[in-house]
Formats: sequence, C-alpha cells, structure tokens
Amino acid sequence: MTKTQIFKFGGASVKDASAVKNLAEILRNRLRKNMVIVVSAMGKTTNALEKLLELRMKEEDISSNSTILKNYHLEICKDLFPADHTIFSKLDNYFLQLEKLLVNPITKDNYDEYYDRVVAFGELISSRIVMEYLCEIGLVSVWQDAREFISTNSDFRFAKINWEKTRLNCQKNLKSILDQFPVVTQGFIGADPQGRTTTLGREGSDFTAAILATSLDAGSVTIWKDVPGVLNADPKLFEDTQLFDELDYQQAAQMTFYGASVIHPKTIKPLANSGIPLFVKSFLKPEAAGTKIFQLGKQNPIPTIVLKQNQILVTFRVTDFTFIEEEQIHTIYEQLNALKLRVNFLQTSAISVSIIIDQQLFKLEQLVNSLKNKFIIRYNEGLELLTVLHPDRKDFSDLNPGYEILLEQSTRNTVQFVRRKE
Ligand SMILES: Nc1ncnc2c1ncn2[C@@H]1O[C@H](COP(=O)(O)OP(=O)(O)O)[C@@H](O)[C@H]1O
Ligand SMILES: N[C@@H](CC(=O)OP(=O)(O)O)C(=O)O
Repeated sequence: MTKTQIFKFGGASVKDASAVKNLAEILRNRLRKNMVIVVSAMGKTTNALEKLLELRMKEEDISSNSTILKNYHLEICKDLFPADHTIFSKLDNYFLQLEKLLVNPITKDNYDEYYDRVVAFGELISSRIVMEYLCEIGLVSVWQDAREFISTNSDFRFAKINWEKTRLNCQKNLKSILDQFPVVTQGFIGADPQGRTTTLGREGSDFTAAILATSLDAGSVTIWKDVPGVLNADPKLFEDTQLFDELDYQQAAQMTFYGASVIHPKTIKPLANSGIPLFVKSFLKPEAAGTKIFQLGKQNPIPTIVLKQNQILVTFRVTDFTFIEEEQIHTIYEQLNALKLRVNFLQTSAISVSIIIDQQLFKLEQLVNSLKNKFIIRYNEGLELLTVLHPDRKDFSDLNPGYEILLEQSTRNTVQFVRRKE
C-alpha cells in the first residue's frame, strides 16, 4: 500500500477565493486516499482574531471587527459556492459560537486559555471551507477535527505534543479513514487531556504536518508556500536570492532556529528523526521542484541571511561587586524556562548578561518582575537580529545601512548583529 502523504497549505495559499481555487487545481491530479491536507487560517485571520481578544480585554466593542472578519469569509464563500450551499449556515454557526465565547470577560489570568479557544476558529473555518469546496468540484474528501488526534498538554498557546497519545490516535482512528478518503484537517490546533482546545505556537501548522507525518509513518510532507522553495534569504526583504534545490535536515533546522520563517522551527526535528523528506514548493508554480529537505549528508555553503524582527534586548547586571558566574546564568535561564521564553542570542561580560528574546505579550513584564530583586535590568524593544550563515567575507556594513548596531557576535560559521533603525 502507498504511504501517507501530507500536504500543508498556509494562510497565503487560502487568502481569497482564487487562492482556494488554485489550491483545488493543485489537488485535482494529486488528491488521493491516504492523503492529509492540513490547512491554516485564511490570510491574516489569526491576527484578526488576536485583535478581537485584545479589544475584548480592554472591554472595547468588538462588533465591527467581528463583522469585518465574518464578511471576509462570507465573500470568499460567495465566490466559491452556490447561494443555497450549507457552508453559509455553517459559517453563521461558527461566528455565533465565536461571539458567544467573546462575551465572557478576558483577563490576564484566563487570556492564554481563551486565546486558544478563540484563534482556533480561524483554522476550523478555513478547513471547513476548503473541504466543502473540494467536494463541490468533485474532489471527495472528509473533514476531521485535529483536536481528536493531536494530543497536547495544557500549556495554552505553546502546547507540547503528547507524541505517544497522538500516534495512538492517528494509528487507531485516522488511518482507517485515510484508507478510504483523503482527509482535510486543521493545522496549529490540538486538545489537552480534558479536551480543551490548545494551540502549538504561532505559525504552527507546518509543525502539525510534521506531527501527523511521523504519527502516520508518512512517505513525505509537502508545504505549499508563496516562494519557489527555501532561498538563501527572505525574498520579501533581500534582492538576488538563490533557491536551495536540496538541503540537509540540519542546515534547514539551523536556518529556522535563527528565524527563517519559511518553515516553523519545530518542523524539521520529528521529520529528521523519522527520515521523512520535506518538500517546500510554490503554490504559484506547483510543477516546479522546489526544495527537498532530507538526509543529504552535507551542508550547502552558500551565504544565507536570516532576519528576525520584533526582538527585545534584555540586559541583567549584577547589583553588587560579584562577577557573572554559573549561578546568575542559571537563575536567569530558570526564569526564562518558566516563562517559556527562548533565548535567540546570548552575550556575557564580567558584570552583565545580555539576551535577545522575541517580543511577546506580558512576557517582558513578567520576566522583569521576577528578577528585579536580583539584577539591575535594562531593556530595548523594537530590535532586529540579523544572522549570516556561512559568511564569505568579514565586512557586512552594506547589510546594515541606516541601522545602529547594539551587539555583534561571530563564529567561523555565523555572524550576528543586533540592530535598531536609526
Ligand atoms: N529563507 C527563506 N526562503 C524563502 N522564504 C522565506 C525565507 N525566509 C523567510 N521567508 C518568507 O516566508 C514566507 C512563507 O512563509 P509563511 O508566510 O509562513 O507561509 P504560510 O503562512 O503561507 O505557511 C515567504 O513569503 C517569505 O517571505
Ligand atoms: N494560523 C496560524 C497558524 C499557521 O501556521 O499559519 P500559517 O501556516 O499561515 O503560517 C498563525 O497564523 O499563526
């Protein structure tokens, strides 16, 4: 029997009606049973849902934002379906549920749990529209709720996968459906042991594709993007980029660690552990080969630029005349771990530790409050972390015109700059 294939379509590939039609065209000659189609929320829907939560928290009126979001989906459906199609009542129902959920007060204490319940609607709605449209044009597929097989813990917004349980669910429940039909499901969402909705971290749908692939012993994963594949820099930010035809798992993982947002950073590891190849292909040119990521066994040495935006530099200085030692670093890292904050860059001096972390709601405040009795803490927001992998020269000043460099660090294989627009 042929192995399961996983296709993942992100927000850009379902951002409007013609994008959904394009997705269906890609699937026309490729869709078959034993295939899972993982879908993200349409366009910028997750941001719009985050905005609803923000307004609700400030006790401001959400009705106009909610109407805009509903109309956005409605317009897409009007273009895809006949007026009497059941999708319209389903859409009404989803938005009724969403508005009902947003009646409850949202506070700092229940924010994370509400966040997951609210933002999940993006993926639930988009996957429903995609499945109904595929059926409408004769590409029969079934819709499955990812929360029935993606099992996580209760770390809302950054839920960790229960791999054993997820595998069991997939093997027991999903495989038998896949034996008969292709399945359309949601990226990004899961459920905790109490059945409460969880999410896997922003942009987590690529990770869902990898989780399903390993849990179903799939043959391959293909993520469909608005770029030809993995390039040696983000083409939206840099000119003259080069496409990688092939990449080793390790090199791709390294790029995602530094912030190459084309693939979610958690995606590569499970695939590498199971030896499942990952294809990154263009939904605009589906016949083109794209990039194949697998056990290539060698690094591609072309210089690669990775830019991470919305970064915060936090500097911890000792309060007495001691020096920075293991104990202080341990204290800081313990707190970062408790807050689930990842360090993107670290520099120590005799009396201070400087770290770069992602900008995240409430987290900086929590970090500062928890350590302010032990250190003098200073921070700078709105920074960028620029990394050059496999640098072929020493002088990168042409990369940073109009920027003030706050920190710089280099090894034989990487050069990094923490910078701020002047
Ligand atoms: N090294 C890179 N190669 C290709 N694209 C990159 C790279 N780094 C960042 N990107 C960006 O990643 C985007 C695609 O990823 P993303 O927007 O997350 O897709 P989706 O949300 O549709 O899954 C591209 O439009 C591009 O701007
Ligand atoms: N919709 C979620 C999950 C996701 O992965 O989206 P995308 O595949 O469009 O990056 C987000 O925007 O975070």
